[in-house]
Amino acid sequence: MNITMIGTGSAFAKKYDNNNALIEVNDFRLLVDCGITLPKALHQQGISFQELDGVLISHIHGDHVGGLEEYAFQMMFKYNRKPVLYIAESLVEPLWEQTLRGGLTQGPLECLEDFFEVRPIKPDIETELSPGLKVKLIQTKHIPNKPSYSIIFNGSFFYTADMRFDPELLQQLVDEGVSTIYHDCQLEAPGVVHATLDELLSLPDAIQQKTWLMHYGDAIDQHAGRTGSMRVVEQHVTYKLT
Ligand SMILES: Nc1ccn([C@@H]2O[C@@H]3COP(=O)(O)O[C@H]3[C@H]2O)c(=O)n1
Ligand SMILES: [Zn+2]
Ligand SMILES: [Zn+2]
Repeated sequence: MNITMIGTGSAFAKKYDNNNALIEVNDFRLLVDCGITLPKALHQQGISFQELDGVLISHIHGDHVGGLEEYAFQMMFKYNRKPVLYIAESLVEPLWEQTLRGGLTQGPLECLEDFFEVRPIKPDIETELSPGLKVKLIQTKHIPNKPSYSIIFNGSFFYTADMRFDPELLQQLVDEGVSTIYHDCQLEAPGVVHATLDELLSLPDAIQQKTWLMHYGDAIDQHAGRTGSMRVVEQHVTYKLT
């Protein structure tokens, strides 16, 4: 499985694009989140929407779903095909009612299913998206009373998307076989809705060695050499995960 971050930036970063990923297994290409900057960033990577096999959404903040309107419209009017949307069951209605409805509705086109091939996912159950690519969504702590999901790929790769510091969960996942963690990282305290770098630096070294930082602010360079045993994911670089 290969992963390329189309962006590694926080919601407010300007040097880095929104923290969205491209996962490739065999010939299957899955976008993980589709934020405000994604359409341009994907284009700059030389990839068009029609080359994707689907998108998986973690939660409905703009840096994770703000590019979906363009994705839907391009697929409808340029490529004449509905994109596949993998999304936790609990997010289907809010994604439409609270985010996409205003821009996409026109004439007889009036529901999410008119624009996407919607594949609702049950959390906590491993679901095969394609041969060699299984995902398990787990609801994690981000914004109070708003569902947000982190993703375990193939039982071994944990991608937080956005979540607050939860060292017990990380330890449990490592005990269960997770060998690589991509974790969102807020450089300055207080984190409030994300883990801060200082919090992540308090993790046991064995977990830090498995952890890569993403979703960071523009000042990440100033923290070079100060991330303990954790490494920093670079956007546009393809990493091979086993
Ligand atoms: N209670 C909140 C809610 C949001 N935010 C900021 O807004 C951003 C929305 O995208 P995000 O990537 O979840 O990061 C959030 C915080 O920076 C925040 O700082 N505090
Ligand atoms: Zn975010
Ligand atoms: Zn968020």
